[in-house]
Amino acid sequence: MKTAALIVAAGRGSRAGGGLPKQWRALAGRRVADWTLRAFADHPGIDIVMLVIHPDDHAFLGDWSDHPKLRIAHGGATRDASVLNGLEALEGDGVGKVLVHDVARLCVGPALIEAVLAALDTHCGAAPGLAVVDALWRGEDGIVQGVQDREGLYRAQTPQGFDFATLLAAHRAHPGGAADDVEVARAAGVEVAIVPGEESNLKITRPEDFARAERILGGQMDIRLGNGYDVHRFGDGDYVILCGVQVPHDRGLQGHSDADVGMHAVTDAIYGALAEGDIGRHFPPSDPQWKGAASEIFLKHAVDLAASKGFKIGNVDCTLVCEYPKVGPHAAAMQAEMARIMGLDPDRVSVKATTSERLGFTGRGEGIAALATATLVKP
Ligand SMILES: Nc1ccn([C@@H]2O[C@H](COP(=O)(O)OP(=O)(O)OP(=O)(O)O)[C@@H](O)[C@H]2O)c(=O)n1
Ligand SMILES: C[C@](O)(CO)[C@H](O)COP(=O)(O)O
Repeated sequence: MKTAALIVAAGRGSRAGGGLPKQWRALAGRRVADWTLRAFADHPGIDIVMLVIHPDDHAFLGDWSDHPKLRIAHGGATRDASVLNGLEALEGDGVGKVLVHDVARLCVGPALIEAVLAALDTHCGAAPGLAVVDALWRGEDGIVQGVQDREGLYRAQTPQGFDFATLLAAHRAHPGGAADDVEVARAAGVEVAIVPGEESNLKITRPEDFARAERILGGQMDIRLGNGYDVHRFGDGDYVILCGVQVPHDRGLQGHSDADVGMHAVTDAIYGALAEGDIGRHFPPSDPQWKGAASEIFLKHAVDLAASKGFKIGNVDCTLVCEYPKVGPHAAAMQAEMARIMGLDPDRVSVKATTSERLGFTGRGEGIAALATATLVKP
């Protein structure tokens, strides 16, 4: 049986203000809905993401329309009507478990998704809650009227997980007006387990919540940028090695290693992003063991060093500067080879070239220069 995430996103976000419904507003570099959808679409335990939107909001979908896991349903006038529409759109799809989640809880992470899914192995319903720690008052007109015992009280969060058929039947039987799916399920007699919630799993409700979420998401990520530059002069030979690919040429490149100027620039960009110096620091040219070495060794070392510090390579971009040899016919092979060495998808690796309009040492054909940029991300 499949596991579906049902993301309710048909609300208008009236309390959040700002004109645009809150789910389509940008926050920490992406729209609120993009953060939430990614959390579920990227999770290996989720097979289908059912996004329930307002009928007026199709234009906001963008690239998500083509995502293989994504399905779309229209919402209703209330949250529970939107959930029911999403559940009915999933009927007949072989869904065993469903996680219902507010699009406005964009800081949800994989650990919470996994905790709810794990609880569903032994329960028909499971949802995250945070025990109330503050004292509770009852108030009227700004005056405290009494206190409320906080013992046994929880703040409800999503994703709220259920056996699919059970939740669908519960929603069909419910008169409406429920705050959440736990209320709907309990009205149908379903026992719901409480999974520890997360303070960071806030729901954007009021304008000030955008800044709170931005702090949480911005603070979670360490993004680094590095650059690299290298030059090798031409000498005798009948080929050059550029970005791991042997390219026929009437000259060779001179160097202590295989003189792969492009790979050296990318390697230095990664070291630079880590503030770890350059190739010379890790592989001194004075050390004879690196004489004629394949530059793949250096690049792999930089990638492994990044991984050991918790970084993934976001992307690399390398520009080769030469009149000859012509790089264009080999660029795709270079891209593929660099991607293989770094363990990246090729669309995260760019290799391109330019001439220097016959100016300077590259223009006179005395050597090849390379520039590179790399981004590193620690999630
Ligand atoms: N008719 C509705 C109402 C709400 N929701 C969704 O239910 C979640 C929780 O609702 P809330 O935070 O109250 O969102 P809004 O209804 O958009 O906000 P407001 O009440 O301030 O207008 C949100 O993800 C919202 O998009 C929905 O899908 N359909
Ligand atoms: C489901 C919910 O997120 C649980 O806290 C919440 O009840 C939905 O939002 P609303 O602000 O109560 O409409």
